[in-house]
Amino acid sequence: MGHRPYIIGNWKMNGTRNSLAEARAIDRVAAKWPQVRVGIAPPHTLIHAMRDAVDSIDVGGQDCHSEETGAYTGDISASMLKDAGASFAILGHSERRQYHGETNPQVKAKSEAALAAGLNVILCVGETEEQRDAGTAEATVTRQLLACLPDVGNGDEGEPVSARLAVAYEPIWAIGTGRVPSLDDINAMHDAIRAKLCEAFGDNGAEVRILYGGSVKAENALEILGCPEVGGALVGGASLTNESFGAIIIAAADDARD
Ligand SMILES: O=C[C@H](O)COP(=O)(O)O
Repeated sequence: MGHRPYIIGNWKMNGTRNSLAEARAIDRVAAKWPQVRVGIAPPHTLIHAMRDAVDSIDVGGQDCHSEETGAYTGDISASMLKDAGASFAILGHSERRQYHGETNPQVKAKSEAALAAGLNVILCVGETEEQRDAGTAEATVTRQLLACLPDVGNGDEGEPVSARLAVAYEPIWAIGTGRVPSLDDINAMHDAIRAKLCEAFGDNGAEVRILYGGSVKAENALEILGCPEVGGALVGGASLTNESFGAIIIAAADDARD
């Protein structure tokens, strides 16, 4: 994997058209630091306008349905995201699993639909605090990963799936809490994820980017991104303003220099 960290902001249910000014400011920072790849996943209502407003950052969705069309009130398909200007979709986020009851088979079907529609996929996995305390974090996360990985030919046509897939490791207890795992724990989990990706995809498993997410801030970004298997960050709260997200992008640019 080339050492170009990928920093993705997940705006969750935040942002109106006024927030496009913030996205433009973030875009200007991203343009200045091309050694960092930057993405933002705004609410669906802003995808189209954000795509028009920015040049140097990827725009993505926070979820998609596994079907292409149909009677699914309130849902959005992968091809609709693509049509609106998205290039990626965050799938299986723990908030979707927790508040919408998303299951591993559903996340897998969504991943396959997103790839088929031409989107890149950011597949989220993570353990609860209870699982971490019980010593079952790695087993939980790797089981979740294998159950959600898209089941598609690897390298049959065009780019291999491994080039269009990233895994985001987000310990649920670290999301929005200001708590982060130790660097040893981040390293161990990223190694375990890498091993499973290589089992699933053979040599191409080494190319799948693994992101860390959960209370990433400018202050801890550099040390987290310095972990050998950490290929970027999925950032929630700190991605909403240029002040905090721009600082993370600059920290990532520092990491890319090493
Ligand atoms: O998708 C992003 C994560 O849920 C992390 O959120 P956070 O940076 O606010 O902890």
